Amino acid sequence: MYLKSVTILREQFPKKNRDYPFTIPSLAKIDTIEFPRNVTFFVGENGSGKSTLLEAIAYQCEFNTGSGGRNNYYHVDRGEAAFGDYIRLSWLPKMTQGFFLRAESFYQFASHVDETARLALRPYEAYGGKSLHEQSHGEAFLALFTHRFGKKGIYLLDEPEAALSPARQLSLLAVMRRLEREGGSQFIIATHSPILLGYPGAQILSFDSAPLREIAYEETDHYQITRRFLENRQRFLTELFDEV
Ligand SMILES: Nc1ncnc2c1ncn2[C@@H]1O[C@H](COP(=O)(O)OP(=O)(O)OP(=O)(O)O)[C@@H](O)[C@H]1O
Repeated sequence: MYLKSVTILREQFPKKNRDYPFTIPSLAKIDTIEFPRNVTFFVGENGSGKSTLLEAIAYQCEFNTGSGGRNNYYHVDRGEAAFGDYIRLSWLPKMTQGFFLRAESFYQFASHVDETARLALRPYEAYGGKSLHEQSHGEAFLALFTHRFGKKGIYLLDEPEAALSPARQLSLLAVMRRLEREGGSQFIIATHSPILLGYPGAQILSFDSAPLREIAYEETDHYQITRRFLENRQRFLTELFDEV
């Protein structure tokens, strides 16, 4: 574990701070967010602020906020980190290796890898031996997790399940376990996946509270709704459609 905490630099907020990102309820009234475990999940409704904080952490890590690590220089339009200048990271020890994965701009990252491949000796070694564009979305994600992610690093993943089948989500859990055990890698993952959230011993931070707070796996909507759905799909759907 490397990143111990994030401090929100409220005194740096602009005087007129009635707009995004200063108005996000989960982040508005908290000073410090601690990361006591190797694996942390950000959960919460759409628009609750998970990506905003994750991007800001990636920005402070000097990772490419489109997707990538420290040495991936390319530009994506939606690569900004609006909250990036308003947080401070506390490390023990400082970690510069790692990767920020943003599912929605992964295509541009794959193109960037192809661009730099022309100059490299074994260009796709870190991506399973072939261009990410020549792999399916899910295959490309898993190739990245398996080959590019090293034993020591901090991995910031924004909805990695976007491209992964349930079986591949289990594969990601296995990769995380291996990296955590072998070298103590740290993961901070924004997710809606009840499978990923089941990682044993993880810290789960709910962005549905103001300020955000730690909750148990069984408290998450992801667990409760999925469980109710699977236990009695017919009744669940009848009740849902009755409300329409
Ligand atoms: N560039 C932006 N300009 C203005 N508002 C924004 C911007 N990006 C996000 N927001 C708003 O800030 C809030 C938090 O967005 P954010 O993307 O952090 O949510 P999220 O929890 O990651 O959501 P999701 O689960 O849908 O990915 C939302 O209300 C969103 O509309």
